[in-house]
Amino acid sequence: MDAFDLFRKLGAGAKFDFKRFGKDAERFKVMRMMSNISLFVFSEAEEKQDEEVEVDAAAGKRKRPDEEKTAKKKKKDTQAEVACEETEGILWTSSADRKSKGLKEGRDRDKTSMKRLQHLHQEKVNRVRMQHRINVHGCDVPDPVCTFSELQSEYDLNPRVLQNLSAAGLTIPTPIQMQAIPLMMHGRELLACAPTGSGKTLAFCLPLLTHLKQPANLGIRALVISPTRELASQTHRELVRLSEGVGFRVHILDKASMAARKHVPSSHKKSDILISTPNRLVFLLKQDAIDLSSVEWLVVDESDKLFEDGRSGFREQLAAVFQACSSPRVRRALYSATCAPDVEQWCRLNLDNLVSVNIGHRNSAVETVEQELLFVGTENGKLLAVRDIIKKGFLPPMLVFVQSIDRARELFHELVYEGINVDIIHADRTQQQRDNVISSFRSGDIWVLICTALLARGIDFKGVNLVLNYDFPTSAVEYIHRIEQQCKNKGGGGGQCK
Ligand SMILES: Nc1ncnc2c1ncn2[C@@H]1O[C@H](COP(=O)(O)OP(=O)(O)OP(=O)(O)O)[C@@H](O)[C@H]1O
Repeated sequence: MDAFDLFRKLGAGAKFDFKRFGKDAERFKVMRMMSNISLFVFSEAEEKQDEEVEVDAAAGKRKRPDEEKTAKKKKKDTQAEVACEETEGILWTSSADRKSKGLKEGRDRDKTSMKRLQHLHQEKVNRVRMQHRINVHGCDVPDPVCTFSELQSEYDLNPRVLQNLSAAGLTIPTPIQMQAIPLMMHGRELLACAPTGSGKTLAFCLPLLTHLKQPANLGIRALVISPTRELASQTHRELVRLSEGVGFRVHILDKASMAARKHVPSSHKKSDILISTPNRLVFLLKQDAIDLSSVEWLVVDESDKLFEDGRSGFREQLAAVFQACSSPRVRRALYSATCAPDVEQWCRLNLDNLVSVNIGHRNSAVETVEQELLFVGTENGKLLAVRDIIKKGFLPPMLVFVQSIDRARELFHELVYEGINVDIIHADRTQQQRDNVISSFRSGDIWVLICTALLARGIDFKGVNLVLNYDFPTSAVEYIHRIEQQCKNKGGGGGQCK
């Protein structure tokens, strides 16, 4: 083995910079070994290219500069490949080759670390969703947010709205807010199901306020449909509270406002956000007294209620509203406490690139509600059990649910002599009476409120301590709606008389 062989063996795999160490390469005969190959390939490619240029020139055409560039790049790549090919001996590389190989390796390394980072990030997002029991279906779903301040940095939430949020004592988003807010901020159409009291109202109010940016005389740009007047006024209150100091015109369609608008139909131009029940809105639509063509966000709250069996009127009304929101830019979001299959199916058929978000198990009550079943034997036993609860002492306010208006009246007459402040609310009472009862219940003047299913949805009675199902609800879903009146208090319990 001569010195050269020894050098080749020892230097196997090493890269040799010919440009810098050309003389040494000559001395060790590296050049001879590699240059044959590389120079041959190089010169052949070069020759070929020169020929091509000549032919083109002869034909009176000149290659375009970008074609030339591509050809040159190809040539370089071929050169680099050959030069970097691994042999038994020393590798010959020029500094340009090393540079291009280094770049390629760098790009590969970047890609791998990028993939790893993406993987880690996805794991983190999945962990957050699992921890908060957020189930999402759909593609390209944005990450959940964990704080309200993220909304300001990532989605440009108005600082004043953020200030209003913290003034209201709201600092950490609830699970539905964590996922539904970023989705709406990205303009995604959405079906969101989360238990009553889980903060759905805020989950659509914040994106609406962010999307509208500032007040503008462009007509109604956001529309919220609520199944009951009570729920509509609750949403109205929330929006007014959140947008304080920003100047949005948030209006509700009630009797008074409708009467006022009869004389000034153009007043709708001065609304940014409108909240209404479907009835009232359709009434105005039929009279051509309202224009919804500028609506950019349409939110349907308690959508399952609007799609309920036997309520086909609501479906027709909703269809009319959907049609009236004719802007191509309109986005729709449906919120609900329970997941009704027909709502889901409707959304899949009618919404664009739908994402559905479910919090917790479908159609189950939130875990913060303590539930108890009382066996009372007979019908009379129910009344005895209620009297017993009252005698033992309970922490008001208490909601008592019954099957019908007659049953509500009967129970009211039984309890009115127990020395407690009791009242009833049902569909036969006038709107004025209902409003008075609700505000007295909210203020604590009424301790026990007997009601039919009318109120089982959507009304936010802060601080209800006990929900008594005097009569069985007609379905599991209705039961959930009833007891969740109480879970808004995040504690206490729900009783059931059997
Ligand atoms: N992030 C939050 N942190 C603390 N409290 C919150 C938060 N979001 C909402 N709340 C409060 O929780 C209560 C219930 O919220 P909300 O009425 O929006 O629930 P919901 O899911 O819309 O119920 P419903 O099914 O009746 O519409 C309200 O008093 C609201 O102020």
